[in-house]
Amino acid sequence: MLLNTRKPVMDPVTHMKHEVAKAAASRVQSGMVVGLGSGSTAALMIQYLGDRVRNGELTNIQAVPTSFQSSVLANEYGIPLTTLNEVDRIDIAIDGADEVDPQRNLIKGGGACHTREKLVDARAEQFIVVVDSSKLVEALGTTFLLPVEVLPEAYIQVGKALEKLGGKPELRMAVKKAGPVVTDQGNLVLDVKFDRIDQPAELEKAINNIPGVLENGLFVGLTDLVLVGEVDGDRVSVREF
Ligand SMILES: O=C(CO)[C@H](O)[C@H](O)COP(=O)(O)O
Repeated sequence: MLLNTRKPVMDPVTHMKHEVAKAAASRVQSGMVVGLGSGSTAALMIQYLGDRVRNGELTNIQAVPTSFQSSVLANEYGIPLTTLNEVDRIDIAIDGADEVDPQRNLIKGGGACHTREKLVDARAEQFIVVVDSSKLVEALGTTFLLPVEVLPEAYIQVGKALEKLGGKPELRMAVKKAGPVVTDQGNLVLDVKFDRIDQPAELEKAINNIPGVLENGLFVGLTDLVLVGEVDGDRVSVREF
């Protein structure tokens, strides 16, 4: 019998995620307080950060997780954790995104973690976004629904208020569990279709003004740097913008 000794080939999107995750993790320095994002790209970044902690290259870092997922991964990879209330600063936060516009505004919350992500990312001295090139859009809302975290008892009335703002909300349903997605904070998520969001700063405020809304996934004016993975033939590179 012949053995298949070929290495599995990584698909291009996964390859791009690895490269941006590695590039972002390399920007963390010893002594820093680091915000750990959520999602598949942030998960890879946490893994690369853990490698640097384990091999002694990074010492004395502390990490603030943005979700149950990122705290579990940090524990698994030996990254010391702290909390928002215990730190006097966050030096750097590294997080993924679902859409990035040319002004580096974002839609986040594909993993329903945007409430804590915004707390951490907004507080960081430097906020770095890690994405593959499929996330770049000309205008927000054109490829992804806008996630809005809501109190369970308010989801119907918040939905009606979102319709008045021109959105079409749908309750996010769980996979492998009956019923809706429940966030780390015990709330629900409405995914809202806006065909195109031309004024994200105004919409971000208007949505957060609706009683019963915890936070929405528009991240406006927070990003300092985007690391984008790009494919050219069989090469993957990382571009900064
Ligand atoms: O906002 C997020 C979670 O709430 C994620 O950062 C976003 O959904 C991107 O995830 P991925 O890197 O898996 O594409």
